Amino acid sequence: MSAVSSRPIVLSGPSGAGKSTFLKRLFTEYPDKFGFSVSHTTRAPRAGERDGVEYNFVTREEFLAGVARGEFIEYAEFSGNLYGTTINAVKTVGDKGKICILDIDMQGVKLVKQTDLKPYYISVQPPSIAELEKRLRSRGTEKEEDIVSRLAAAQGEIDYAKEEGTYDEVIINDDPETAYARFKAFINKGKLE
Ligand SMILES: Nc1ncnc2c1ncn2[C@@H]1O[C@H](COP(=O)(O)OP(=O)(O)OP(=O)(O)O)[C@@H](O)[C@H]1O
Repeated sequence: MSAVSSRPIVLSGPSGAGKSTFLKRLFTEYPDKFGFSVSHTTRAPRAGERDGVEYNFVTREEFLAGVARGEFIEYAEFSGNLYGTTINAVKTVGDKGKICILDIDMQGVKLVKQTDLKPYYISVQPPSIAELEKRLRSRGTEKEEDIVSRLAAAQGEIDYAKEEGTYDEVIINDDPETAYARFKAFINKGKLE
């Protein structure tokens, strides 16, 4: 990683806490400052998809060899294809002068903590489980069973964020403007260091 690279930002917290809402605003406000890493996948490229741009397209053997070498921060299988994020893909964003944002769950956070990426860790938390349930339902993007499993996972994410030293900043997403302002203030502070 070059000396000018900026530290990545890990954004975590229960599903429905408001991470995507924050990121959408941030990317709109600062289109050139932040970036997402390019994931690896074993699925075939679709028409128009370029290797290294939309995804890094690799064979299953290559993917699993990378996993065995400890190169992946996280990976998962969907519909028979593997998808994942490598440590190098995150470093590449930094090498291009952008701050890489990782939107990952607590399992991913624990894995990142074992790497040399040294990101800032931010957790977005709902004001309460009841409010989280309300938001997940009103978002209307998940089936009932998915809402139930997200709420079940939420308690673990909430408890993990309460552990000493897990996150550099924990933001309770109560009033959206206040919460987003805190999110931005933390990122700005980080950039000055
Ligand atoms: N402060 C807030 N007050 C009320 N509603 C909010 C607030 N912040 C976000 N929401 C709403 O809550 C819902 C969940 O937010 P969002 O999709 O950003 O969550 P998320 O953490 O990105 O979830 P996932 O990890 O599942 O992608 C959305 O419908 C969003 O508009």
